[in-house]
Amino acid sequence: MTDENWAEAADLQENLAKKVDNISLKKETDENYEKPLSKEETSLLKKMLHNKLVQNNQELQVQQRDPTSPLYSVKSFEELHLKKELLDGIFSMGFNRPSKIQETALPLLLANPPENMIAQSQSGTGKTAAFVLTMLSRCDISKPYPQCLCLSPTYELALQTGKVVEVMGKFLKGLKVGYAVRGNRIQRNTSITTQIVIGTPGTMLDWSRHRAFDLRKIEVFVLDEADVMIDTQGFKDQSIRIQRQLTERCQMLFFSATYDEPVIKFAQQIVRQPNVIRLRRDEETLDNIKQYFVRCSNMDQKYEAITNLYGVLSVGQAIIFCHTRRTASWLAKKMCEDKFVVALLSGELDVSQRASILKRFKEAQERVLVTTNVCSRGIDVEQVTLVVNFDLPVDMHGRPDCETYLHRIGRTGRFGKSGVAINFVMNDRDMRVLQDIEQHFGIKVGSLDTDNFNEMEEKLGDD
Ligand SMILES: Nc1ncnc2c1ncn2[C@@H]1O[C@H](COP(=O)(O)OP(=O)(O)OP(=O)(O)O)[C@@H](O)[C@H]1O
Repeated sequence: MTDENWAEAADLQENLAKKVDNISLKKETDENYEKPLSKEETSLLKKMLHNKLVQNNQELQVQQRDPTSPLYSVKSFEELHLKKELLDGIFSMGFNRPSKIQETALPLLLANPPENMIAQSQSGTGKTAAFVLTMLSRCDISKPYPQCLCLSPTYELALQTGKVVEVMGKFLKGLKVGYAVRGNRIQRNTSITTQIVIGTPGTMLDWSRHRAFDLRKIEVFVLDEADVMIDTQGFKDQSIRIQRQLTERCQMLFFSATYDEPVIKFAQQIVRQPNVIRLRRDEETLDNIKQYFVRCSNMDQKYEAITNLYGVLSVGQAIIFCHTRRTASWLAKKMCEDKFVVALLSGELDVSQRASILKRFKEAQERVLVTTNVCSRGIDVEQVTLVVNFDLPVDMHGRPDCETYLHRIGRTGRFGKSGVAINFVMNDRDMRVLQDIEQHFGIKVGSLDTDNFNEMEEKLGDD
């Protein structure tokens, strides 16, 4: 963009900001405050977000020139020797330069003969594009059968990744993507004709058992969120059962933002001669996500803190994580009764309901999503500026779950944007969990008083 364009965008943004301020002022003085936004308001909000993104784009260019940033790269996409159709796809998505993981992984992933990889990179740094570009580069569109498989831990993430494949590959004539996810059962003797299949392990295994495709013809096998896929009972059996039937020729790619030691050791046992890209522990957290904790003595105080935070949220969206479905539905119900506009997404809903709730949230029709760990990994909504751990992430034994913490807070601060993560601490046990998390990542999480609006504005506002 030229300087003139930037100036024009800045003016536009300022005008829209004024208009949005007017809307919120009107709403605050109106007795119907907290009614869902009208169509006109939603469209204005979207435009605002668009303009905020234009501004972010300028900041992004600065970050991509900073060698200490995970978004830094010396190379351009043109230098990565991608097919022209794929370059067109990437540029049509608004990507200008690769991130560090894309720049490091892609030359290795696209080399011949194909090599295996176990890769780690911070949340929101573009791992999806790295493995999607590998799948798109390796499949032969003229062949009407699956050649690339990608396994994801949740239905939502499988759909999201499939969408990236469709958009990034839209200039590859004849490309088709199949979704092996709950609800997409197939009949015996059905042959899948898509070159790429994305799915969750159970349904993918089901499809392969029905001989819907031939695992021996798979050229690229991707395990997204690989650590949880090989460390969670159920997922582990299913993923490994699929992986074992692949040929020696098949390229294997494991990607995640987190791997603890035993998991990476196990991954290295099952992937033959992998290239390993790892982060140091102190590199795993992102500087662009500010982290705080709020002391609450009971559930009522937690609720009050949420309502105070809701008021401070300006443009942007929030995700609130609860430990159980029960707490999530209690919280969403209570907020709705108090006329807050929130959406609830938890595992008990059927998959079509889940898909439509997430779609609405991605379209900014709701600004707050109350959920459980089902949305902790991979979900990419760039406007999310706030993540709240209503309950801190702990495993089934009540021990701190540091990996889940990192994935949850990584729902904000996507690709260099700024974000805030707030942790509710209700008792000494919670405090110990938070201290363990701080120690694990070598970070300091500061306190925040949600009754003090000035402090909140100061700490949570834009820099
Ligand atoms: N080179 C790029 N330039 C600009 N934006 C990019 C680039 N690569 C990826 N993005 C965008 O960054 C966002 C985050 O990317 P992505 O979802 O792949 O991150 P991730 O590393 O897989 O995160 P997570 O660990 O949470 O799964 C997406 O909205 C994506 O479109």
